[in-house]
Amino acid sequence: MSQKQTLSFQAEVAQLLHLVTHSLYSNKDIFIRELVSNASDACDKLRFEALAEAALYEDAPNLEVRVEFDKAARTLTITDNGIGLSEKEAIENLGTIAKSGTREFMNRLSGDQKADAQLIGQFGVGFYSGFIVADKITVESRRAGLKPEEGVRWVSGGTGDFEVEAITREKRGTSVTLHLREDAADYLSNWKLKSIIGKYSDHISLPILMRKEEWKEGEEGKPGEMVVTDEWETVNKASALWSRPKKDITDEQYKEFYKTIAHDQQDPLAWSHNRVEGSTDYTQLLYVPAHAPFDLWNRDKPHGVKLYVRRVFIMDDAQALLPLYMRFVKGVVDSADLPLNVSRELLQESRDVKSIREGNTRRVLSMLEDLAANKPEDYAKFWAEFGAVLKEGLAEDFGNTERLAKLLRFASTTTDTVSVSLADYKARMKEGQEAIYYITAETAAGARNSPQLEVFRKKGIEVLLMTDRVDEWALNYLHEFDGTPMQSVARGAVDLGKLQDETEKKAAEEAAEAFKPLLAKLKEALKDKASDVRVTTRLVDSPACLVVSEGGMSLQLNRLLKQMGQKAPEVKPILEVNAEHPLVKKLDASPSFHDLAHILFDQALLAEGGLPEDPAAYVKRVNALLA
Ligand SMILES: Nc1ncnc2c1ncn2[C@@H]1O[C@H](COP(=O)(O)OP(=O)(O)OP(=O)(O)O)[C@@H](O)[C@H]1O
Repeated sequence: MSQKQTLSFQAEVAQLLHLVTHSLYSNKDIFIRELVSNASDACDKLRFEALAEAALYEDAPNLEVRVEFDKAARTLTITDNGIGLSEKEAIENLGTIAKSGTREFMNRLSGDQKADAQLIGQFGVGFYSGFIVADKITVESRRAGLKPEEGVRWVSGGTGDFEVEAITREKRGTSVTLHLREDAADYLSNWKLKSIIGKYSDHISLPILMRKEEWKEGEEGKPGEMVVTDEWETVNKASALWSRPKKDITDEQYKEFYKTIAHDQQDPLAWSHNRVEGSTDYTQLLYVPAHAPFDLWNRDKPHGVKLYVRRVFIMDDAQALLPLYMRFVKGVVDSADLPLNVSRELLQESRDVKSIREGNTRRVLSMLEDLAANKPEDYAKFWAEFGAVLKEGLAEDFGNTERLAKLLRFASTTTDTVSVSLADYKARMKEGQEAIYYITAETAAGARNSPQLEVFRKKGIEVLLMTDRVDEWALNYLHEFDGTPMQSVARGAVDLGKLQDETEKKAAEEAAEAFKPLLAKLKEALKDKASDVRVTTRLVDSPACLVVSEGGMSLQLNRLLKQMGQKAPEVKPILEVNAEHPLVKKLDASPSFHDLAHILFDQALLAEGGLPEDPAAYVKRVNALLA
């Protein structure tokens, strides 16, 4: 037998434990949901491994969870006969957090208990939630397939370290014993536990057993009381929620199920539960959460939609079951047709899976359409949390471009909120307006105050303001909406088409002609910076602005790529000058022509969100003029 060892928790676990014990009091009951859900996962894993190796069942093929307590010892024990843990697994799984992005998540914690408690809800505390009510936890386990002497006992007080030692354990599976704090003694009640399990774990497909209680009359005049017997009874419905008919499931039950699978404390915004029959038969239960998880931006390992085959849990692989841009969706898919031994590779190729994935995608889109049409406030919440992710769909899912385009929401020059749909915009278009105009910038203020908007403002034309990082990239894939082209105002020459009257057009042409010699001089002076210099009508108050050619890469995207350390081509923008501006008018005759030309260019770059290539030279030039 190996010696007892004392080991330290990984730093992140210690931090998490501190937080759990200090800020999750208000929602104590959740530890039952977390521990029962772990027990149920362990049984799911055993069932899955046993598909290939039936001997793992040993002599106990009926998977179950038992909950019991000992009033005198003040302990509560949750036992499962699932896959169990080896000593190594106990050390690894109960001493570290394997989730990717954990460190970044921990860095976001502020020390403010209330705010952190909210955040921790998004992270999911799992096993460690036991420490909300316990000042010591003992885990005894034996992994299925190992010998009885290869059991393990893990004990911790939930502070810096834990102990592990080898034990002999006849029964396969895991017992988690909580040594309850004094103020958590109210959990030592059959009635209380049953009602919590009913609320949190009714939908778990395994039976959860507790000891039966019976009324015993008091003897010799003493009052009667409930006493615990040796008999066990099943206290949950023990049928998988998604396999029940919709009409038998209450909203409350749907919400609780969501909280268990998503490890979220908040209710979801929407859900959809369907039995799909067609080329392949399956049940889908999909949820749209109300807030983004901490790892939403991690595109490597999306999870959240669990795949079952005829109630047997197979894997948590959202990627096969939904496109990446729907990685915020949580839920369950239960297929009637896939083979039980389906592998990850097979999943990627299976026609059934492809058809499930398409069905899920359509279902999520309809859920969102429904939310947008019938619960605009909830849709606004959804959009604020996940809008930027959904936009990735424009670049990834060409089959659904039209439906996605209708779901987009933007800020615009006429509203402060991110609430304008492309259909709203179209309905407000001016007579003679032929395009949906938009501008991309790094910040809302940068977009709103861009010189490029001046002529649009003057003419009262709405422009959509796009400030999500993904906009530049995603919008490349959206060329039109409902027959109207999308047009970036920072790209190509402005052609307001019918919105410009004849006199304006004529004045512009004349100015271009009259400015020809000046333009040539500017072009020469700025030949290293600008690919062209031309007169524009898009400016009203500003002397100059930068644009890129139609089809060229925008300056903002170019900067973004460079920030991300990616290769980006050198783009030379076009400098457009405002012939009506006093600065431009006196430029030609100025003795400081060269410096002014560079200032004009660098200021246009600043206004657009960029930085002069040589900031010191810029400052020097401006100072020379100010002096
Ligand atoms: N009853 C159990 N039987 C077997 N293994 C368990 C059991 N409880 C926990 N574990 C192991 O410990 C790991 C950590 O559990 P924990 O609840 O902290 O996180 P998780 O379940 O992986 O993540 P999350 O709770 O966010 O889904 C699990 O992944 C599992 O490997």
